[in-house]
Amino acid sequence: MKLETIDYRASDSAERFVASLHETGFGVLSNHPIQQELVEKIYQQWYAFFNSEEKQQYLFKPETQDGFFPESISETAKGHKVKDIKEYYHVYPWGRIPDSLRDDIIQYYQHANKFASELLGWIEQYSPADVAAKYSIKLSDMIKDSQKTLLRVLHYPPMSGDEELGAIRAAAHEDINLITVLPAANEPGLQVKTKQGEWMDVPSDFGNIIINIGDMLQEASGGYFPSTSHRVINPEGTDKTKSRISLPLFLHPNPEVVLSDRYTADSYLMERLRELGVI
Ligand SMILES: O=C(O)CCC(=O)C(=O)O
Ligand SMILES: [Fe+2]
Repeated sequence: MKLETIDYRASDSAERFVASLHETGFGVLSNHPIQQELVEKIYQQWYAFFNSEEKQQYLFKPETQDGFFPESISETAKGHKVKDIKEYYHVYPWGRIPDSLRDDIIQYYQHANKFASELLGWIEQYSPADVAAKYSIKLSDMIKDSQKTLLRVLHYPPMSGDEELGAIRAAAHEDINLITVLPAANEPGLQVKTKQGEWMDVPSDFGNIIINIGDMLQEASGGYFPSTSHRVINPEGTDKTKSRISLPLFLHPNPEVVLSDRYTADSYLMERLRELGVI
């Protein structure tokens, strides 16, 4: 399996991008319209936030799931026993956001949502007819004005040396949502599992944007688009002292959207969150 970086501006970018999603569950784009300066500014601002005590004032609310999730309660991926080595903040436009961080992160949320709509248009356009026939409505309409779409700001702290045995930054998992839009992080570590079961580095040149299929699009496409396992491995050598910041946007359909004969977006999400023990 190979993951090629596709130039967004190339004449055949849409077709090649969708082929990559079908074959690997991942697509990597360069020269895309997401402003890299904004992404870098957000990385810097939120790095400072995670290094401050202010974050403690924004502890997440279990009912609404917005706010700061400390390392001590960090996620345990499905099928794993050890917690991930990360802390994160869940940004929803309707949720709590520190005033000084609000404008930039909301601007990013809106841009990335618009970009995701365009990419869902590409996916729809290049889905084979029998697959496209399964979509209950246009893919881009599934996420339109959705209050469920989640922007997660992740901070993987430097390695302290006393991490729990077997713990890694993000254990192998699949995303639950429709698609995920992820600017390359400031440090490497993201890997995707190939069909042969080997781990492969995702080309994460700073400035690239990475898109991956989530379980909901796998369900809605009858498996044509695979929701591929991925993980974030621990740094080695001098990189151990470095933090890693990343910014995945999880595109979630409106709750009533029909995904398949079996599920709406809401029933699917509830089933998965119950499995994870989050609700
Ligand atoms: O940090 C990354 O690069 C990926 C994070 C991720 O896969 C997730 O939060 O679902
Ligand atoms: Fe993920």
